[in-house]
Amino acid sequence: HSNRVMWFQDFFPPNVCPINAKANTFYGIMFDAGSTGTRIHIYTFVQKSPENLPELEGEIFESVKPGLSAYADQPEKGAETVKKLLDMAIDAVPPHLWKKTPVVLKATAGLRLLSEEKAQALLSEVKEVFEESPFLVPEDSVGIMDGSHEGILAWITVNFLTGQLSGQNQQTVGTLDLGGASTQITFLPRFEETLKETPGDFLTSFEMFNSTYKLYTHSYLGFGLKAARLATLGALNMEVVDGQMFHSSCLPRQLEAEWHFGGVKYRYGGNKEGETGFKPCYLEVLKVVKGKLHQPDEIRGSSFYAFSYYYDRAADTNLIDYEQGGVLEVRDFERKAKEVCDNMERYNSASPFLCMDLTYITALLKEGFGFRDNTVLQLTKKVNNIETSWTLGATFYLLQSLGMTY
Ligand SMILES: O=c1[nH]cnc2c1ncn2[C@@H]1O[C@H](COP(=O)(O)OP(=O)(O)O)[C@@H](O)[C@H]1O
Ligand SMILES: [Ca+2]
Repeated sequence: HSNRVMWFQDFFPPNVCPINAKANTFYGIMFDAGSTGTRIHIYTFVQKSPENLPELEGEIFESVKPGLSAYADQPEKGAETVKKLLDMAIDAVPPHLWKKTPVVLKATAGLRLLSEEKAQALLSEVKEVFEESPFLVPEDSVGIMDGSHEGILAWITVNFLTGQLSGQNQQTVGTLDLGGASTQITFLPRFEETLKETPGDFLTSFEMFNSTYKLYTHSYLGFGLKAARLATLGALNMEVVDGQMFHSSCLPRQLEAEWHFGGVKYRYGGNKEGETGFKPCYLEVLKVVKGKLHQPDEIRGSSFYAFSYYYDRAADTNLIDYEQGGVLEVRDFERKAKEVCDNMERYNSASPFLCMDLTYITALLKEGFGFRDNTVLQLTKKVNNIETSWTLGATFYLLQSLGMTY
């Protein structure tokens, strides 16, 4: 926060100090360079009194599609999309605070899947955009985030926003994030058994707000929703021959279309003669997840917060309200998958992948992580008007590392 000495502050208790409210407002800018889009989060904090932690006051959020990885061969153009978003911060942050406002961009699975060379080219163009801006550019301000950090930081965000990281009686909640290219599961194990049964690289200890937490977390690269579509089609990590067609029983029978992902063009379509519908689709999708993920026993009965594509697909099919979110059980995804897959003609106005997506989500939850049919999922996009994203957790760490508290 501001270190300016105010000669008059000794005359007033901090909370009635006349210009305090304004003087102790500060900002943090965090970019999420995801595989399907780039997002800017501009957080506002207010330090109401010197002895208390600053409070999160609000967030400005904007996003663009596609993500940086779509510009793998035009890095300047990719950086241009970042610059457009950064211009919003110029308007949002008062000029006298620009120099004290840190700006950081962390990329996730989209860039992890690119070649080192192409990823670095994109990142260094972005770094240039930052250097040319009036904001504070810390060391390591542009980079690819570690998958385990993605899960931990999202967990911190959700548990902070729901009030679980302050006060007594902490009842933390686990988090499920389903991105385009990767997916994360994170929770605080309650049983010694879980710690014993878990591979060491799935456990991370860290300190936050004066407590130590040992979390279970893992990021599965290639298990995001869009990567899973390719895997189901049998097209993931394949040398795609031009004009080659991929078929699936999860797609409308008559469908023939093209799809661009990660800079590659794919042709795909339904099973014109063979089977379509939930049953054959589930078997197809099962091959993608079965036996590929670690299944901690402990999670079977506990409830989880789920966001990103879990939220989007639940909202697309009216399982939850698009603005409010809602509470579901795992079996609700399965019920909806059956409904959509066995009536694909009726759903053909929506995405042709709706059946495949819902079936994948069902299989990922049940056969991948090992959740029960009645495991409760709390679908949330925002808590107190703040996006549930790893970016808030990352901003806490950033401010802490810069000595701006937290
Ligand atoms: O801050 C956010 N607000 C709302 N949705 C978000 C936010 N961040 C990510 N998402 C969601 O994340 C999903 C896309 O994942 P992303 O592009 O981040 O892939 P990745 O995590 O595999 O890199 C979409 O469902 C999108 O709605
Ligand atoms: Ca993401």
